[in-house]
Amino acid sequence: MNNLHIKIKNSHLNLSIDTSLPLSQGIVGVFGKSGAGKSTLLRVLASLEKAATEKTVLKKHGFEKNAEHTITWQQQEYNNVQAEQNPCLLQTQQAQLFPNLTVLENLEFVLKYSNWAKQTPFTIEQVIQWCGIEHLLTQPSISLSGGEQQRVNLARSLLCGKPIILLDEPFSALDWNARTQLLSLLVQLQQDYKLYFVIVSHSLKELALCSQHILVIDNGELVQSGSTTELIDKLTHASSNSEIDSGSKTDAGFSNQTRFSTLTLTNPVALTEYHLTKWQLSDGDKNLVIYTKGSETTRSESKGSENIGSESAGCESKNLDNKSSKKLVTLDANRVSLSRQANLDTSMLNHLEANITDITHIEHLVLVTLNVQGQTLYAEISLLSFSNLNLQLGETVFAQFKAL
Ligand SMILES: Nc1ncnc2c1ncn2[C@@H]1O[C@H](COP(=O)(O)OP(=O)(O)OP(=O)(O)O)[C@@H](O)[C@H]1O
Repeated sequence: MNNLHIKIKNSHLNLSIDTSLPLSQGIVGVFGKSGAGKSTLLRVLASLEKAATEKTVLKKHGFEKNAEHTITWQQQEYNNVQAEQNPCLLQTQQAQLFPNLTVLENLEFVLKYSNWAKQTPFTIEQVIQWCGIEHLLTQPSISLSGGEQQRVNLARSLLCGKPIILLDEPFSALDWNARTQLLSLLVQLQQDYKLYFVIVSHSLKELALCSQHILVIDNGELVQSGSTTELIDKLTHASSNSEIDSGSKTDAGFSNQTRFSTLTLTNPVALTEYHLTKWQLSDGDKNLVIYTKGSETTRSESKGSENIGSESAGCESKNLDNKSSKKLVTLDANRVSLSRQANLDTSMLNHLEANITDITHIEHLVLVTLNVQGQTLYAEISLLSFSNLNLQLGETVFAQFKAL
């Protein structure tokens, strides 16, 4: 979606956004604190909110048309169209299901009455399975919990047939495990079906797991726009909030966020007896192993074949389900401890040999940036530990943390 120039001035908010949404690169995240204007932005995109015309601003950007924003989709321009014609579907925070209909009837209603529904690439059976709502189909939607409503809401949006889905805090009522599964689903759908998503979230971790690009909005203004990796790296190394958000006097919601790393894991092997899954850190040549909680795959490995710290001999590292053979995880920097020696005599399951690439003092803590097989891992340690270990740039250390 190119050429997005928005200037809204109405009774409740001055929203001024001048950007393009690089949807073809992946999912776009929108971050900002409460009241920043995120939902208003989505409503404008979906033609559900009118913006006041400000011709001078539009002209400045080469726009002569009497339009507040331009959505260009497949070479067609959508200016001031009615919501029905707009290629963007807004999935609001509240599910707004028909309370007197069952879950299945709510889904069938979309297929029957949405003008776009014939374009949906999915069957109703597929979305039911993907969203994990098989057991809810005959329930009246009024009886659903908040998390269940959000699952059904997503299923309904997928069936709607519109190519761009705007998700306003879609998983806020779900636990972290369920959230990560649905975030992976969005990534998969974006990649496989070229379905485009803009997702509003209060959690940078959530956006790290799904988006390629993040817009940060504060007080109606776009204060940051950049690749997710760059933005999170900037956040992580900032010694104060004002450093993160140079365009605004406020902190844009960053102050509530913890520092974290995002790691890509591959080749899962279920250790069903231990309720763990063993993964490899991707792209490396050392076969470093990482353990996560729960047994996620269909392949299991027998007791006694463990070899912590390296791949066990003869271990077949293929998974039957290709979709689950790669996984992004986040790891809070304050959950990682460092040691100079490999210490396997501990309950910590994860031990990674790593190289120190950066040391940043942040208030009373030290943020140590590590390179582990090309991936970045952050460890937040105390000044005392830093002093005791006498860590230096370029040194090799061992990072330890419990199963993720
Ligand atoms: N219909 C309305 N009438 C009056 N004020 C409104 C209306 N809609 C939004 N606002 C105000 O506009 C501002 C931006 O609201 P918006 O819902 O876009 O914020 P947000 O970033 O999505 O917040 P949250 O994260 O809490 O959902 C808020 O101050 C809100 O109170």
